[in-house]
Amino acid sequence: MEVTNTKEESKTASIVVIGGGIAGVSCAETLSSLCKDEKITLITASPLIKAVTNFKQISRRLEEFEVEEKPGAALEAECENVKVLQVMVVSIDADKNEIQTSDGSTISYTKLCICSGGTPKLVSHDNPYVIGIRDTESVSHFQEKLSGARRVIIVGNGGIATELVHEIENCEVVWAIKDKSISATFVDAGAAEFFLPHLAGDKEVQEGPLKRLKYTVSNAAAKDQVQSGTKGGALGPDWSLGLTMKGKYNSARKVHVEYECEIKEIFTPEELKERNLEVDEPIGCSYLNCEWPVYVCFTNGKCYGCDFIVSATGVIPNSCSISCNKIFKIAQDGGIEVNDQMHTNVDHIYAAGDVCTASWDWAPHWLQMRLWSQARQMGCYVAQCIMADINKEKITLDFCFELFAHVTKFFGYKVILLGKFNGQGLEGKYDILLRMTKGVEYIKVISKDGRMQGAILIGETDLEETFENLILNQLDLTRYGEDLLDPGIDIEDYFD
Ligand SMILES: Cc1cc2nc3c(=O)[nH]c(=O)nc-3n(C[C@H](O)[C@H](O)[C@H](O)COP(=O)(O)OP(=O)(O)OC[C@H]3O[C@@H](n4cnc5c(N)ncnc54)[C@H](O)[C@@H]3O)c2cc1C
Ligand SMILES: NC(=O)C1=CN([C@@H]2O[C@H](COP(=O)(O)OP(=O)(O)OC[C@H]3O[C@@H](n4cnc5c(N)ncnc54)[C@H](OP(=O)(O)O)[C@@H]3O)[C@@H](O)[C@H]2O)C=CC1
Repeated sequence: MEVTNTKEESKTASIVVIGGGIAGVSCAETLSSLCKDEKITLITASPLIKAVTNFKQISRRLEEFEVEEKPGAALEAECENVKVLQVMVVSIDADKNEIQTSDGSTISYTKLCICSGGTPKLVSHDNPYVIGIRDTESVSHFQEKLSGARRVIIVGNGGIATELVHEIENCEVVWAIKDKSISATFVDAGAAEFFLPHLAGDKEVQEGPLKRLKYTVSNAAAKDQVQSGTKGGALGPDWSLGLTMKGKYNSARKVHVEYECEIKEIFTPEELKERNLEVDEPIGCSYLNCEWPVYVCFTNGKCYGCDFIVSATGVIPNSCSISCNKIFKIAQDGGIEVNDQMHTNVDHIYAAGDVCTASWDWAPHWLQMRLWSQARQMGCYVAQCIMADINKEKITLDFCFELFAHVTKFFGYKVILLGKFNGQGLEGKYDILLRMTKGVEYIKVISKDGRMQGAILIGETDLEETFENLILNQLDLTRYGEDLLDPGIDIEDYFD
C-alpha cells in the first residue's frame, strides 16, 4: 500500500483536494489534465482511491462508467503532477491558506477543494445492534452479522434499503418505512406496486443489456481497506454484485413491509421483559416465539425481534468533521453551500460531491441527489471552476446541471429517472401519463401545460433519449395526447 508521509512534504503551496472518493479523484484528474504546471495534492483518509474507468456517454445526459478502487500510487502514475497523501485532515486555517493533518503536519494551499463525502445518518449511534452501510469495511461487517442471522430489520426507504431487500437471502427481512409505498425516495407508488411481487420468491433478473454502472474492487485492495480500519469512500453502483448476502438458514426469500412507521424504541431482551411488552410476529414468518438479541418497537405500535438492524436512513455530509477558523455556510441538509462556481463562502475554498449542497438557482429540470454520477460531474466541473478562477475568468454552469438523469437497477430492472421524475417542486399541479406491462415495464411521464417535466422508465423501454430531448426542448406535446405512450407508435421516429 502506498502511503506518503506528509511530514516530508514541503511547504510549497499547491492546489489541495481533500477526499479520495469519486468527487475528489475526478477533481484531481481534471485539474491535472487542465494544467500540467500546477502541483496538485490529493489528501485522503482512506488507503484506496476511487477511479472512474470506461466512461461512456449513453445519451446526452445519461452516463455509464465503471468504478475501480485502487491505491493512490496508481493515480500518481497516471497524473504526473498529482501527489496522493493518506492522512486525515483535521482543520483548515483559511487566513493562512493552510490545512493541518492528523499526523501534525501543515500543508499550504493556493486553492482548496473539499470532497470529504458523507457519513450514514443512523437511527442510533450507540447501539451495537444498529449498523449502517457506506464503505467496504461496513459491508464486511454487515456480511459477517448477516451470516449468523435469522431475521434482520431494515429501516429506510431509499437506495440502500431497496437494494438490500432484493439481495438478502436465507434470512427474514422486516422492512420498516415511513411512507405508504416502497422505494419512495426514487419512485412513485405506481412503480412501487410494479416492484412489490419481487419482494418474495426467487430473484428474477431482467434479460437483455442493462445500461448499468459497474463497481469493482480488487480482493487485495478490499482486504487492505478493511484491515486499515479507516473511513473509506462511499460504495456505489453495483456494490452488491457478487457479494454474499446470505443469512443462517436455507429459507425462501421473505420480506415483510411495515408501512408508515418509524422506530420508537430499541430494547434488549431484559428491557423487554422488564416492560412486559408484547412481541408481534411478521406475517408469514418462520420463527415464532423465539428469543431475539434485540427488539424494535415502532411508532405504529408493532414490536418485532431481530438479530440486528440496518439503518439505511440517508447520509449526513461530512461538512463539520474538519474544523475551520472561518465558518462555512451550511445548508439545511447539512451540506457546505456552494455557488454556481462550486465556491464556498470562504475565499479560495471549493466543495464538491456528497459534502456540498448546490445552492445556486437550479435549472427547472435538475435537482441534487447524493449520487455517484453527480459526485463525478461536480468533481470534473469544480476543477474547471478552479482553473477559471486562477485565470481570473468565470465559467458558465456545465450543461450536466440542466437535467437530472440517473440510471440504476432495482429488483433486477433497469430504472431511469429524468427531470422532475416525481413531480418535485411542481406542487401537485401536473398531469400524469402511465403505461405499465406487469413484470415487463413501467413508464410514467409528468407533464405541465402539455410540456414534459420528468419521467420514470422501468424496464427496457428505450425511451430515455427521446424523453431527455422532450424535457430539454420543452416541446408542446398537447396534440399527441396519449399517443405519446402508445406502444404501437415508434416515438423515436415521431420526434426525429
Ligand atoms: C451502499 C451504497 C450504494 C450506493 N449506490 C449508488 C448507486 O447505485 N448509484 C449512485 O449513483 N450512487 C450510489 N451511491 C452514492 C454514491 O456512492 C455517492 O454519492 C458518491 O460515492 C459520493 O462520492 P464523494 O466523492 O462525494 O464521497 P465519498 O465517496 O464518501 O468520498 C469521501 C472521501 O473523503 C475522504 N475523507 C473524508 N473525511 C476526510 C478527512 N477529514 N481527511 C481526509 N480525507 C477525508 C474519505 O476517506 C473518502 O475517500 C451509493 C452509496 C452507498 C453508501
Ligand atoms: N441505486 C442507487 O442509485 C443508490 C443510491 N444510493 C445513494 O446512497 C446514499 C445512501 O443511501 P440511503 O441511506 O438509502 O439514503 P436515501 O437518501 O436514498 O434514503 C434514505 C431513506 O431513509 C428515510 N429516513 C430518513 N430518516 C429516517 C428515520 N429516522 N426513520 C425512518 N426512515 C428514515 C428517508 O425518508 P425521507 O426522505 O422521507 O426522510 C429515505 O426514505 C444516498 O445518497 C442514495 O441516493 C444508495 C444505494 C443505491
